[in-house]
Amino acid sequence: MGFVAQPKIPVINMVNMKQKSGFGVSACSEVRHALEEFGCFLVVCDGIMEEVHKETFDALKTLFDLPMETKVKNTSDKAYHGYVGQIPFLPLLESLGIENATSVHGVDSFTNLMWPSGNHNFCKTIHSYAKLVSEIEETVRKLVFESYGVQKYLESYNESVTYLLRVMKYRSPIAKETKLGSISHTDKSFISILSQDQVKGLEVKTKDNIWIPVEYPPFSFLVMAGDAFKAWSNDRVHSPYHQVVMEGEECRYSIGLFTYHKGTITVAEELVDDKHLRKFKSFDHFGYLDFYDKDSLFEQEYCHIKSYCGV
Ligand SMILES: O=C(O)CCC(=O)C(=O)O
Ligand SMILES: [Fe+2]
Repeated sequence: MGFVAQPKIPVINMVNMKQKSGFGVSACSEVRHALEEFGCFLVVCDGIMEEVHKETFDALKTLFDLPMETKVKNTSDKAYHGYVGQIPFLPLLESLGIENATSVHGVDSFTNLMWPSGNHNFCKTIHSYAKLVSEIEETVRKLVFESYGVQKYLESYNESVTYLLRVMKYRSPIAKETKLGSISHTDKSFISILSQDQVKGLEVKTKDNIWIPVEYPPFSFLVMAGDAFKAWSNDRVHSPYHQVVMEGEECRYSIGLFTYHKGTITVAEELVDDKHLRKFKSFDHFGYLDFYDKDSLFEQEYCHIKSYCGV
């Protein structure tokens, strides 16, 4: 009888990514391979993140402690950009969205809505976090675009990118309640960068349909490809299903920095050829988010991006 090794999410060091070459293996191909095979990887950062990470999760706790009538003021004209909570089939989840989180103005407007008399510390902490994490996003995206030989699209990417910071709290289940903190889904973003405090719960599904728990090394982030990245790459990059399952008695806090693009995303021409026929038409990114919102959310593990803009 043999043992089948449990697949593991690749771990990549940020220092190697910045230098573009690890020990023998080029960081470009390491990152690209992880995104094509797993749709995600863990990135380990240096000590600078330690303090920011701790302060950010402390700040989140004060945010979720605000009264419900304050939190529901977090609204948006875009789906999944505002307060989400009290969903009957997902009773454990509560979440808020901070739009344009890499700009001081974006975080300021959110802070003033939650604390009309101001909360400088919250604003400063969340903005620093968003800026630091957006640097990871920038590095990853550069490496992947370079690996595909399509650096020329980086500029138009930068012009249309927007950053949404979503913060999540999952309480522990009581009695016979569901343990599911978040249903199995793929992200609708281009790139998502997730992190958590010490309580686990996130699981990612491999291409072979095996659920693997995400074991974050200290001060690491999970970089994940969303459906928009999958479509742009003409189905090379994988956007994995993932879910949150709550065990134990502690609340779980997590944060995601999600990139969305204003306007149309077009499949990179260079990634379409005789061997890789075009699989997706050009599509409006926020249009896709609306489509998903109106499409059947309850139909699990159904490829929304294919039904929105598949060829
Ligand atoms: O809480 C997490 O770790 C994951 C959240 C998530 O998947 C999402 O917000 O899309
Ligand atoms: Fe997600």
